[in-house]
Order: sequence, then C-alpha cells, then structure tokens
Amino acid sequence: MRILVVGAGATGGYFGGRLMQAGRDVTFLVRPARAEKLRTEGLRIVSPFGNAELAPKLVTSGGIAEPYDLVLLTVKAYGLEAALDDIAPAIASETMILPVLNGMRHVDVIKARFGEKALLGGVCLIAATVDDEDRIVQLTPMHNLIYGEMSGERSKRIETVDATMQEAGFNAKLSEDIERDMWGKWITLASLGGICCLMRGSVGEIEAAPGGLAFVLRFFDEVVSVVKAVGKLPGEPILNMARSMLTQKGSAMASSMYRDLQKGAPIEADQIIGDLLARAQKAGMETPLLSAAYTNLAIYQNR
Ligand SMILES: NC(=O)C1=CN([C@@H]2O[C@H](COP(=O)(O)OP(=O)(O)OC[C@H]3O[C@@H](n4cnc5c(N)ncnc54)[C@H](OP(=O)(O)O)[C@@H]3O)[C@@H](O)[C@H]2O)C=CC1
Ligand SMILES: CC(C)(CO)C(=O)C(=O)O
Repeated sequence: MRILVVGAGATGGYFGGRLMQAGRDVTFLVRPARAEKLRTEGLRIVSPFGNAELAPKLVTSGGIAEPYDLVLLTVKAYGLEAALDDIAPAIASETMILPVLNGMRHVDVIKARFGEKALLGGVCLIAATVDDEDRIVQLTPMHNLIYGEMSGERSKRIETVDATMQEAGFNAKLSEDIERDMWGKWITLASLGGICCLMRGSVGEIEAAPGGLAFVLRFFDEVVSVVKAVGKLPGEPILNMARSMLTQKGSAMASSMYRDLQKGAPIEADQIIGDLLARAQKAGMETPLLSAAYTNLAIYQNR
C-alpha cells in the first residue's frame, strides 16, 4: 500500500515515521522549508517508546507524479483547504483519505472536494509536539490511531488499511463506529481545550484551584449536552473515562490547542470550539461556557 502522509508535524511525523520504521511504503508531502530541514536533519522522533532518526521519502506540492492508495492527512484545520489543493494529483477513484484532524468540520470539506467514497473516519489520540530543534516529541505514552469506514461497514479496503496499521509501532484499531468515536474525541478535546485555554493551566493545576473541579465538570456537562443534541453521543464508559481524565489530580495533561496558544502559534478555535458552539446555537441551546471559551480564543486569534 502506497501511503502519502500529508504534513510531517507532530502527528504526521509521529505516525508516518513509525509506519516508515515498520517498513511501510511511506512518502511525506511537505512544504519547501520543512523539506529542506528533513533532508538535512532527518525526521527525528523523541518518544518513550524509543527515539528514531529517519531519512523519509519526500515530495513537495506539484511533485506528485501518480496517485496513492492511502492519504494520511495530518495538517492543522487552517491549512486544510490548501492541502486539499496540493493532494489533488494523489487522489484517484480508489484512493482513501484518512484524516486525523480534530473536530468534525473537515468531514464535509473533504467530502465536498473528493466525494464521500474517498473519506475514511479517523481519530488519533496522542500528545505530541514539534520542539525548537524541529524534533517530533511524544509527550506521553498514549499513541493510538483509530480508523473506520464512515458507514461502519467492514469493507475489504478498510481491512487492508487495518493490516497496514497493525504492528507499526503504535496502537492501531479498526472501529465499527468511527463517527461516534470522532464525536467522542471532540467531547474530550472541546472540554480539554476549553478548560485549559480559559483557565491557562493543565488539568492538575485547574483541579487544584478553588472552584476548578466544579468548573471542569460544568464545562464537560455542557459539551456532552450539545453532542447529545446535535451529534452521536458515545457510551457511558467513554464519557466516564473522559471525565476522569479531565479531573485527574496532579495531571500534567493539557490540550495541543493550549500548547499552541502558549507558543503564540495559530490555533484551531473555530474547529474545536466555534463549530460546536455554532451547532448548539442552531439547535437553540444556551451554552454559556462554550461561548465564553470561544470569545476568549477569538480575542487571541484577532491579535
Ligand atoms: N499534536 C497533537 O498532540 C494532536 C493533534 N491532533 C490534531 O491533528 C491535526 C494535526 O496537528 P499537528 O500534527 O499537531 O499539527 P502540526 O502543526 O504539528 O503539523 C502539521 C503539519 O502540516 C504541515 N502542512 C500544512 N499544510 C501543508 C501542505 N499544504 N502541504 C504539506 N504539509 C503541510 C505543516 O507544515 P509546515 O512545517 O510547513 O508548517 C506542519 O508540519 C490537528 O487537527 C490537531 O488538532 C490530534 C491529536 C493530538
Ligand atoms: C486530547 C488530545 C491530547 C488527545 O489526543 C488531543 O487530541 C489534543 O490535545 O489535540
């Protein structure tokens, strides 16, 4: 299976790098500055599961000569439209696109551009970042990639994807209901992103502050009530796991949006919080905490 990994940042560099290490046929689509760094310094991964230094196959926009079987899409939401333009020559009638972007907005954007059949559902659970030396740093031992047909069907092609992802150095899982998993991830992420960015702290710091725990639980309940009304709510065990992750004493956990905010980098406020808020408003729901989080993030974005 020929795989094109679009982006060699935190998630693309990590999952693409691990696939490469496991001997899969991986090419990275990168922009010129990143290509230059990868050529001179290699793709370097720093991880609790072992560091790696790899010499990846690279292609830049305009250099895609033929279609790929699988496109692993790992750009940030604000780079999505441009990335879809760039990958057009890689997409043929049988190409599958597996996005790991957070939120749900990209689903409609990709379908509108390449058709419903091209799209697979995907969720990645990892806390990774690109450090000052351009290394991919995995911050916690979590490294899960979950995928499936949006219809839930166990198709031949998704089984082939699954066979490619298994034993590739991370936890890979074929989901029977990836759409629900994506909504579940969005619940966790909107809650984690909202609380960390509003309170400017990690889960443990917020939990330890006066009123912190009550605030987190109210925020989480509000997000869950929106998803219950407008999306696909995951089962109680998943919600319980998310609730305990968001309230864990002493936890250094924080969202990637909060890490980006601290670095002064662009953030995905519209996809992670704004889109959920818009869906809630369309359904006539009052969401004071999501609204506060979005206003707070919009001020940062408007600077
Ligand atoms: N980081 C994390 O821990 C997690 C992130 N996610 C989600 O995954 C998605 C990706 O995030 P993340 O990996 O952190 O983002 P990064 O910013 O670390 O990486 C994105 C990469 O995409 C590259 N890129 C953007 N546009 C193009 C293009 N047109 N062609 C080629 N490369 C391009 C960027 O290149 P350049 O270097 O040139 O800027 C950058 O290296 C986001 O939606 C995020 O919310 C989900 C779970 C965890
Ligand atoms: C919630 C988490 C850490 C899980 O992967 C994430 O997706 C993010 O911070 O962007």
